[in-house]
Amino acid sequence: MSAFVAAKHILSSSLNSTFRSIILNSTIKSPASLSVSPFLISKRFYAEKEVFQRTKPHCNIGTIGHVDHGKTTLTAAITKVLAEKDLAESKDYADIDNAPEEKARGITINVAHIEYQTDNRHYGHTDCPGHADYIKNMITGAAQMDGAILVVAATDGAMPQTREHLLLAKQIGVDHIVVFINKVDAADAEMVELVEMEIRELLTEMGYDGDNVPIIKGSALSALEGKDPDIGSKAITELLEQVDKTIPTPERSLDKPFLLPVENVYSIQGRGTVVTGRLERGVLKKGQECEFVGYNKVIKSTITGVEMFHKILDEAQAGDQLGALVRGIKRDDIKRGMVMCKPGTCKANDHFEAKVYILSKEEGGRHKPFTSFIQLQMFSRTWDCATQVVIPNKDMVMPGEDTPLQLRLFRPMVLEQGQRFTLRDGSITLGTGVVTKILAPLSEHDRLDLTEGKKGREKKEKTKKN
Ligand SMILES: Nc1nc2c(ncn2[C@@H]2O[C@H](COP(=O)(O)OP(=O)(O)OP(=O)(O)O)[C@@H](O)[C@H]2O)c(=O)[nH]1
Ligand SMILES: [Mg+2]
Repeated sequence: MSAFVAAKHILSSSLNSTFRSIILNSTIKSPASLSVSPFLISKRFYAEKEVFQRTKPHCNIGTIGHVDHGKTTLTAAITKVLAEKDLAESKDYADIDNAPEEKARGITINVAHIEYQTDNRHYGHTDCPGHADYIKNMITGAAQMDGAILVVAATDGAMPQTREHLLLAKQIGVDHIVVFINKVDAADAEMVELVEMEIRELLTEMGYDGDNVPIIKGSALSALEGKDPDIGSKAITELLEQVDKTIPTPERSLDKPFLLPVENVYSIQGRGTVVTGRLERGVLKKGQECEFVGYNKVIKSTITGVEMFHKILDEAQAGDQLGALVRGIKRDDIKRGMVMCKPGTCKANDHFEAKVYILSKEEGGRHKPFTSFIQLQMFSRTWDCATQVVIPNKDMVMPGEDTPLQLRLFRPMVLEQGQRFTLRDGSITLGTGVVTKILAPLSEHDRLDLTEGKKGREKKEKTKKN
C-alpha cells in the first residue's frame, strides 16, 4: 500500500460515516488534510447511514490534564464501560490516538471527538493533548466543552499542564469540572489522599469551588483491561454519574442565526468540502445557504449535508458537534478559525476594546509588567491571530491586574461584543479577556504600521505613490 493510500485509509477511518464513504470512493485532494484532527471513528465502516434520533439532551465534555496522566486511556475506558450497557461503541486506545505520529510517540497531538450516552444524556467527548507543545489544540478542544474531566495521575499529582489546563479551561468559560484521580493502582492510599488535597487547593486557586468539585479515584487502565472493578469499571460508572449530575446542560440559543466556528476542513474531490466544529448558536439544516467569514474573505455556499457522529442530522442544533458538507468550495479556500454563519450575520473586525485580566506570576503568567505595542497571540473560538496591544489609560500593566486594553489584530477575524479570548506570549498564558466594544476598523496606514513596521510602511507608501 502506498503511503498516500495508507494515509487515505487513516483519514477515512477518522471521519464520520457519510464523509468516510465519500472519501473511500474519491480522491483526497491534498495530503495536507492529514494534519487535521481525527473527527470520528467507527468500526461500522460500511454500515447503512442512520438518522440521528434526538432522544436525550446533548452535552459536550472532554478530558484535560498533564501529559501521560491517562486522558486517552480514560476516554477509551468510558466507551468500554458504556458499551457493555449498549450506550457507546467501544473504542480502543489506538482508535483515539490514531495518527501515525501519535502512535509512534505514544502521546496525543490532535484532539479526538468521541460519542457516547449515559441513561440521561448524549455526550460529545473531546480528548485533548496534554503535552505543552500542543496547548493550541487543547485550547481549541476546550473551547467546545460545556464541562471537563480533569485527569490527574495519583503517581504524579498536579503537574504544570494540570495547572495550565485548569487555568485555560476557566478562562475559556468551562465552569464545571469533575476530577478523575487516575492510576490509583500504582500509588498508595496516602499518596492518593495527598493528591486529592493538592487538587482541591488548586481548584480553589483557579476560581473553582475546590471543596465541592467531585473527585473520583480509580484506574482507567484497570477499567480498560477489565481488571479490579472497584477501581476500574465501578470508578468509571461513578465518574459518569457525577458528570451527569454536576455538569449542567447549557441553555442553547436556538433562535439566533446559526454560527459555527470552523474546527477542521476536509476536501473530497467531486463531492465538496466538509467542515467540522461545534454549532455555537442557531439551527442548521441541509439546503440552507451559508457564508464563511475570516482571513479577509467572505465566501458564500450552500449546506448539502449535515451529520453528527456517523448519523444524518435532519436538523443540527446549537451545541451539536457536527460535520457539514458544503457545495462549490475548495478546501484551501476555508480554514480553521473562520466561522460558517447565516449570510450577512457576522462581520470580521480588527480593532476592539476589551476588559482583560493579566495573570500573576503565581498563576503561570508573566513575571514583569508590559507596555503598549507588545505583540501577543490572541486565541478565540477556533482561531488565533497576532495582535498588538495598546494600553489606553496608563504606561504599563502589572501581572495580576484587571485592565481595559485596545487590541489591533493583524488580520480581521470574526469578533463580537462579549466574545471571550485568551492572550499568549510565546509559551506563557498572559491574560484572559472579554470584548467590550468593537472600534472603527484600522486604516490602511495603521495596518501597514502594524504588519510592516514604520519603515516598511513608509517604503510601501512611497512605492505606491511612484
Ligand atoms: N498504572 C496505570 N497506568 C495507566 C493508567 N491509565 C493510563 N495509564 C498509562 O499511562 C500512560 C499514558 O496514558 P495516556 O492515556 O496516553 O495519557 P494521556 O493523558 O492521554 O497522554 P497525552 O494525551 O499524551 O497527554 C500509558 O502508558 C497508559 O497505559 C492507570 O490507571 N494505571
Ligand atoms: Mg492522550
